[in-house]
Amino acid sequence: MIVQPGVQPIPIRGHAEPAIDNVPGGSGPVWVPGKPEGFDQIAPRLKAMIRVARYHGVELDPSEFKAASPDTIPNAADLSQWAQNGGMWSRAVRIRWSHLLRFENTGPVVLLFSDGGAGILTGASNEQNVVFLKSVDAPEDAEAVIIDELRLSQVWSGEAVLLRSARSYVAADAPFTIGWLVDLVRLESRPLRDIGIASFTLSILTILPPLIVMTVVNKVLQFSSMSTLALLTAVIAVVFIYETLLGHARRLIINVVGARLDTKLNLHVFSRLLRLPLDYFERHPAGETLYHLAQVYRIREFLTGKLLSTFLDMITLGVLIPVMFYINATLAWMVIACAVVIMLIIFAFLAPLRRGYQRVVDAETWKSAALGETVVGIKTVKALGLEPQRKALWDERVADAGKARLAFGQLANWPQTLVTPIERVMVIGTMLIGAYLAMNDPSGYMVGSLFAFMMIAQRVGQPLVGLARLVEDYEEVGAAIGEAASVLNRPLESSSNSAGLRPKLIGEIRFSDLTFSYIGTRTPALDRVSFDVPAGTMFGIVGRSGSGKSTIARLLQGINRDYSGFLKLDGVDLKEINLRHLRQGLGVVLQDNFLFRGSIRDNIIAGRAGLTLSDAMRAAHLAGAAEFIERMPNGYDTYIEEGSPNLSGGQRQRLAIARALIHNPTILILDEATSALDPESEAVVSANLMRIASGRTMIIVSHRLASLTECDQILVMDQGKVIDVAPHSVLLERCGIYRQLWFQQNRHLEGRHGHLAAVPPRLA
Ligand SMILES: Nc1ncnc2c1ncn2[C@@H]1O[C@H](COP(=O)(O)OP(=O)(O)OP(=O)(O)O)[C@@H](O)[C@H]1O
Repeated sequence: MIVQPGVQPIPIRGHAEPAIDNVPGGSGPVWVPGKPEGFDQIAPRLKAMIRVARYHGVELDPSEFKAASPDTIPNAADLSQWAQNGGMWSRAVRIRWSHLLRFENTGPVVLLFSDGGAGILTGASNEQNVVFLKSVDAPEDAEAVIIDELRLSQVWSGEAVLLRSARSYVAADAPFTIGWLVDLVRLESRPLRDIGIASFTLSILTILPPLIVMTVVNKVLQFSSMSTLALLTAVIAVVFIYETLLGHARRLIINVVGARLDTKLNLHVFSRLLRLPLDYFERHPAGETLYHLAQVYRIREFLTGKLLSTFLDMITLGVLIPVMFYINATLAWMVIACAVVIMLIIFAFLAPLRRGYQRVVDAETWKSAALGETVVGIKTVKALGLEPQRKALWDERVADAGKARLAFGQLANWPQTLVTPIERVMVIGTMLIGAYLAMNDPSGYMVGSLFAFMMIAQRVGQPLVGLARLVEDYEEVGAAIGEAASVLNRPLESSSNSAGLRPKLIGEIRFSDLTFSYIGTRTPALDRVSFDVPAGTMFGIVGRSGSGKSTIARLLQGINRDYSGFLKLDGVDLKEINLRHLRQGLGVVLQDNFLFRGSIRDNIIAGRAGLTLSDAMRAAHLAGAAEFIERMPNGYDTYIEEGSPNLSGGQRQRLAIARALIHNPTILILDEATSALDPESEAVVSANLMRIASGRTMIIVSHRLASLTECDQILVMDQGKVIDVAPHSVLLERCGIYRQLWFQQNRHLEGRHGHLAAVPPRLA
């Protein structure tokens, strides 16, 4: 932002007064996240945050603002937390004027005014003792106002929120690779540096005991010097204390770094998982996904375990190898030669081990998929008595995995077998040769050196072998990264917070000449489909099984966006609309809805910000769920288990409708929502449909025509094509398929003489 002194003053207050009512968690009217809202309706403090975040290239979503405190005005801590949740670095601070003057070129800062408003500090001039401030409502290209200390103190209490794109923020969209992981580790540079310093110091300290032993043998024993012995004892005691403390500190820091990496990986993995398109989950069994993701934790273990300790060992090697050469170069060369042979053996086995490990991974993935499928489909397994078949499948998968592991283990045993004698030669062999050299050493100092060398060689041998093994481990971890990446590096739904338009949704839908095929299918699921749904109407979709009804609902939700033709919402191309914004404006009830573990109230609110029990009650009432919830012993606090076994199908469905309604969606899609209900439950839901429909566009997909007769328009689909669009009575007259379906479903209504009873069952 360019600041130009000498500009016309403009008001610096955000229009706090009228907008505060809209603050989430505020005392004003309930703030409805899903409700289309324009920038104008957002509280000024949120606006200021959004504008500053935008400056840093991040789009903060106002519906994600959560007021942890009961304040009516968003406070600094909540605002800062909001920005952090949005992936930014942010701090809520209380600062003085003198500090403000330091923000000369640091990028904009949000200043919180005492009246609940906010301003954007765009710069400062130390020389002139002024700051430059912009109103939150000022146009993007407006110039800032020059403000002095006195004027600012009239509105500003000293609170500010600092924001910048997080340095410690690893790109959420970057592919999951070893490079990404290295970046993640590099962010911990400070603790890693501390670990490095501690390790270096420890390595230096480890030189001392061998040197002391050398001195004891060469000097103390040969010349019986008591004073030297006493001195050496004191030095050794001090060294041991240091070593113990440093070792403790090093382990502490490693632990902290490990926990931090773990947390970051967990957060990253889950957020990417949530952004995978539905397609992915439809095509991959849950067990497979879970198994692949579990590999992430092996990667973390490798990073903070083997990799880190090898890195630290390298420091030790860097210190100890020169000392080894200083004590005895011949023996040192022997140690190095052994280490090289060990490395060569390990390298020779790398390629076959990699292939073997891949077979293990494949077999384990299949095994996991079988397990997951059985757990998810356990009701069907039990109902159809499929236990023996599932068991047979499991046996087969376990046997495959066992065989693959066995083959891998046997192969991996070979390098181990070949390396072991060389490791021994490295330690014992050098000792024997050292002893031979000592016997032939006329100076007599060789004995002490040999002792010292042996002590050092033991410390050097392990890391050298470990270094070679690291390559072997890396192979395994490389495979693990590949597995995790096979899930995490799929193309994500383009729902990144920043992408797409956020138009105010009214509910007018237009399909024009839209053709769509699912991946891997030849015939299009929708074939040149065109129809209009005016805002605020009730629109039914019928058709035979597989005719494309649910596909229309999916496209409306933005689940699939690779169609040709146009799908417009209120005149805006759906592909251009920010996915999250779109889904906040939609309510969807499916045939089978998943209720999460938690109370009924939690299930209806579903974690949406700013909603309370009274909102949940209102939604439940509208969905016809209130009466059964109130009859339950704990009412809205009744606990629902995962999958809601303690509710009937009808009750579950009504809860799902309440959940879809609570955020007051502009468009409500009921995709076969009442199809599986018993007539009584269906009647309850149907009786409420008119009330539910008021003020919003309703799309009701159903193969039961009786539940659609009240619709303003009914779309008849067949084999992906639009057959007709008209109200029920017109369709009955002119649409053959519709009439045929109607007759099939309402045979029981036919009169004694074969005439169809004229009046269809009414909804409300
Ligand atoms: N995820 C998918 N992957 C591939 N093909 C699909 C997928 N979902 C649906 N299809 C195919 O697309 C066509 C339309 O399916 P859609 O589910 O929209 O029909 P429908 O009218 O809702 O059927 P039903 O009443 O049985 O639910 C069908 O031929 C179906 O096999």
